[in-house]
Order: sequence, then C-alpha cells, then structure tokens
Amino acid sequence: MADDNTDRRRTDEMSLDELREEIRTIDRDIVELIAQRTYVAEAIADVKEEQGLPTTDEEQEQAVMERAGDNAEQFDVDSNLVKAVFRLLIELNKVEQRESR
Ligand SMILES: O=C(O)C(=O)C[C@]1(C(=O)O)C=C[C@@H](O)C=C1
Repeated sequence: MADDNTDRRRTDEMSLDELREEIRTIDRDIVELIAQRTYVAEAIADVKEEQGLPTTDEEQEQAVMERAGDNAEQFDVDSNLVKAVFRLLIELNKVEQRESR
C-alpha cells in the first residue's frame, strides 16, 4: 500500500495530478494481479480436469473468502467489500473453467 511503502512519496505531499498518477499505476497493478490469478486458476483447472475433479470446490472457495476477510482486516479496509471483489474473482474463474471444458 502506498502509505506503507517507503519507496513511494507521502500522499500528503503530492498534488492532485500526482495522486491520480499514483492511482493510475495502482489500477494497472491490480489488473496485472487479476491476470496472474486467472492464469494460475487456469493451471488449477487443467489439474482438476486431469484428476476428474469438478470445476467448483466449495471448501476452497470458503478458504479464499476467509483469507480475503482476514487480509482486509489486516489492511484496515472494509471486509465485506473486499469479499465481494473476491466473490467476483472466483466467479470469473468458474466461468472460464467451465468454458474451457
Ligand atoms: O482452487 C481452485 O480449485 C480454483 O479453481 C480456484 C478458485 C478461485 O478462484 O479461488 C476458483 C474456483 C473454485 O471453486 C475454487 C477456487
């Protein structure tokens, strides 16, 4: 996070344009991380198909959601909103996994 990162400038010393540039960089990083997560999920889908397992794993989804809540608390952001984002990420993977079968 910007405030925790000593390489990044303090946000209270930045202009509006600089702050928006910071957001722009973070937004790109978020999409890059989503792409990485999706890529790994595709590899998981291949393994599950080889092993004859279903695309949906409710227990794993539960673990992901719990972790999302814990991480949200750690970084002091709204845990329900973070969980909603992770619910969408899981759904994205499930649609892709079903389509690739
Ligand atoms: O861990 C898996 O088995 C995945 O396919 C990944 C993932 C996820 O996006 O976290 C997606 C679908 C499953 O139901 C559970 C978790």
